Parts: sequence; structure tokens; C-alpha cells
Amino acid sequence: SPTWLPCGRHRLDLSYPRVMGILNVTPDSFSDGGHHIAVDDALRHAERMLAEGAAIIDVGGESTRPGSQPVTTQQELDRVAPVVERLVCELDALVSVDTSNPDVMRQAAALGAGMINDVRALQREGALEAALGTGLPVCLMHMQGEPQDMQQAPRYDEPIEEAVHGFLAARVAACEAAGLRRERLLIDPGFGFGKTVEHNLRLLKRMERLAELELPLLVGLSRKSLIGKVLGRPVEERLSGGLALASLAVERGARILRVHDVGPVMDAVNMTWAVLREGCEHD
Ligand SMILES: Cn1cnc2c(O)nc(N)nc21
Repeated sequence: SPTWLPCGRHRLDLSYPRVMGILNVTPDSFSDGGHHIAVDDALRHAERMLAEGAAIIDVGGESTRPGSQPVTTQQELDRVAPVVERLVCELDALVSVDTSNPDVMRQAAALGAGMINDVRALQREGALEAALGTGLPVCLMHMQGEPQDMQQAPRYDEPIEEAVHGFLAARVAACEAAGLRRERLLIDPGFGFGKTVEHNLRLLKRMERLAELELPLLVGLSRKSLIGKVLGRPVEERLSGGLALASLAVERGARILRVHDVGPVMDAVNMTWAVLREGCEHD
């Protein structure tokens, strides 16, 4: 039976893996920093990702790469609002807003965003209440520390998959306790957010541990430094490595992949899915 996720006026079919295209509207986002600050550029980029098969466009106004600096609410709103509005009005896109800020969540929802993507898992003051009020689905991601310091010396007193599982289980429970229904939650291990390369590799290898939470799994591996460190590739040469990770992530339960290169990942994901679903209908 299809698993549909209500996302505002869109319904997202999660009975097969979907691709979320990254639209950074920040001057310092890693890998495509500064290119998309102009709204027109952003729209053209989004249009191309939709044409390549993206089911969702993720719009972020505050870079969360390691070492990035926080932005003010107004700066974030100025960057995000115009882009969300035009994505919704002109492209009728399913837009995810990548923010931890309650005001940005409310404004983006009012402009027609269909999902909230919070790398801080609604831990900021007022974030849980704001998300609840929008009625939108929320992706809860694991991060240890903050972008400014999370990569200085990541360490855990337990296996990484246990730490991430425990954190996400606690955040899901907190959301449910506040009245945010489980059916509106997605979870994400947060690759690269307070984790060493070894932590990231082990987390992907053992990602089925998160399947126990029985919530849609969103992962972001595209162009990340674990690819760079294993293959010795600069950020603009990490597509092949990223395709290998995307296929492994789908095989280990990921249902939404947050990526830069939508077209190539669509093919890798669809090939992987063709193998995984083979024979299911006859089981
Ligand atoms: C904004 N952002 C950057 N990396 C991400 C990841 O891996 N997951 C999610 N949900 N958001 C991310």
C-alpha cells in the first residue's frame, strides 16, 4: 500500500525512494556558495532539478556546513521567503524549508512550503510549537554540537548508531508529547554533523538500526567530506562517490535523498530500487 505523506497541498508518495534537490540561497553554502543568491538563478536551478526528477526542493537560508556562522532571522527570511513564494506560485513545487528558526518556519508555511527540514530537530526555543502550528511534516535530524564547532573533535560514549537512534527516538517522543503526530515525522542521521569519517561510514553501514523507529528516513550524503576523505576528491569531483553512497543508503532504508546532482542520483536510486523491489509483488 502506498505510503503518502501529506505535505501542505501536495501528497508525497513514499512507497518508493524520492530525491530532494538542494537549493542553497546563502552566499557561503559549501560547494555552490554564492551562485544562487539571485532569486532568478535559484528559480532556474530549481526548475532544472524538478525537470530531472526531484520530488522536493529544499530551500535553506542559513549555511550549516562546518564552521559556518549563524545568520539573523531577518537575513534568513530575506533569502528564503522570495524563493519559496516563487517556487510555489510559479512552479507549484513541493518546497521543504531548511531552517531551525520558528519565524522562518511560519513564514515559509504561509507562503506554501510543504515540509520543514530542521537540522536541529526542533530543539530551538519555540521551534516545536511553530512546527506544530504549521501542520506540515518535519524532518528531525541528528547533529552533535553546532556547525561552528561540531567537527572539532566529534566523540561518542557509545556506538554512533546507538547515539543517533537514542537522540532521534527522544526527539520523536518529545514531538509526540507536544501533539505533533508521528505520521508527520521523518528522521535523518545527519551525516557530517558532529561526526568523524569513521562515524559516518559506520552510521551508513548500520543505518538499518534506525528502521526500528518506523519513520521515513531522509539522508544527505551529496558531496560531503566523507567522500573527499575516502577518495581524496575535491567537492566538485564527488559525484561518483556520492552515487555509490546513494545506492547503499536506499538499500539500507533511505526513502528521501537530499542531493545536488538530481539527474544522476535519480538513475542510481531507480536502478537500486528496481533490484530491491524485484519479486516483491509476487511474494
Ligand atoms: C541542510 N542539510 C545539510 N545536510 C543535511 C542532511 O544530511 N540532512 C538534512 N535533513 N538536512 C541537511
